[in-house]
Amino acid sequence: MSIDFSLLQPLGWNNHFHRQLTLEQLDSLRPARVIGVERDIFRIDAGSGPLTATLAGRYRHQHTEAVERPTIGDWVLLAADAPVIVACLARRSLISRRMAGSCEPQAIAANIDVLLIVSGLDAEFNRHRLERYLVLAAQAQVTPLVLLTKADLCADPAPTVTAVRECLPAESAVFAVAAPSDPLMALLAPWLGPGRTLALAGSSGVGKSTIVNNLVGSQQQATGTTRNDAKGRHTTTSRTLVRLADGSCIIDVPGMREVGLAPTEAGVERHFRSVHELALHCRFADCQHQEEPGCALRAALDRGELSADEWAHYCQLLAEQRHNVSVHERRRQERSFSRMTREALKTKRRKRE
Ligand SMILES: Nc1nc2c(ncn2[C@@H]2O[C@H](COP(=O)(O)OP(=O)(O)OP(=O)(O)O)[C@@H](O)[C@H]2O)c(=O)[nH]1
Ligand SMILES: [Zn+2]
Repeated sequence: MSIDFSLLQPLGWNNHFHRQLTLEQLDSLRPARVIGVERDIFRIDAGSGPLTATLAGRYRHQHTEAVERPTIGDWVLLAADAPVIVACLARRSLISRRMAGSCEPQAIAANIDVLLIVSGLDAEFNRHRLERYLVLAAQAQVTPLVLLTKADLCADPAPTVTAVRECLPAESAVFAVAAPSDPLMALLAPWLGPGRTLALAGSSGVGKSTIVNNLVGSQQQATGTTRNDAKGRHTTTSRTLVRLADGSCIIDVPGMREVGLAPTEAGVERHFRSVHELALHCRFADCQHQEEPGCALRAALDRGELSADEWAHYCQLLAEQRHNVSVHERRRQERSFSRMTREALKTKRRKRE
């Protein structure tokens, strides 16, 4: 079987994935990108348009953690003779968060280049929420961009734009736009291009589907009328990957009610890099930066070199991530212990028989 890789490149296929294929796999399996997920049903594209696929029972059995299951944007391998996913290729990047109601990591979108964080100028700017999204982007090591929608409904977007810019890393940018009408394709051109993938994230009703429609130039995604309370109606119910005319891919993630941080400290450390570097000088490695002796952050606060706001945000997000890491680690150990016990019992039984 020969694979036409020129059909896969516009979907984001590149050397990172190519290098992972063995000769045997090249001969017998077909790569495809996951372009939609609805529970256990996967929409995939192997270069010739959308298909529906399921996950092989063996894969399901071997990969029990939610984050190991294919997510939107993943590159998977299909069996030669049926639309069955038998493997998922190592990801270039992964946007993940803590699953609601647990400390398990949940994959949101894979193999992303840019996280487009969307926030509406019709609601009060929530710096804390933005910082959470920025931590998700830092964790995945993807460039964050902020689109402030509904500029047409806001008398003066400038103060919010300034407040957002203060939180952003240098390579990032913020724009205030009227999502239905502004020329977004031209605005985002520096971050778009063949094989690049952008994921949209933001609360329900902020205008993510409107942005996708604007970029696609058609009504591909249904948009709902927002409730008066600016809370949104969760019109988008599943995640979809849409291909743009210029060769980029864009993923619309349904509005997140909760942006829980995934169980790893890397995101907070990367996003608050300068604060983190200061914290490396604290006397205790597990310093909470509150009342401990020898705390470098408290000292910087006293000297006026660190703002109280930044210190508070850093401490809160770090404490949350450390908590998630420890709960997740405990669960993992419990699971591996019970697996070991089960295996031991099985072996004993087999011996007896
Ligand atoms: N005036 C104005 N309305 C907008 C703008 N952006 C979005 N809207 C409107 O806001 C409503 C919600 O927009 P959607 O694009 O459906 O929001 P969403 O973020 O996709 O929402 P979910 O699918 O629930 O996640 C729609 O009625 C849009 O027309 C904007 O910049 N200006
Ligand atoms: Zn400290």
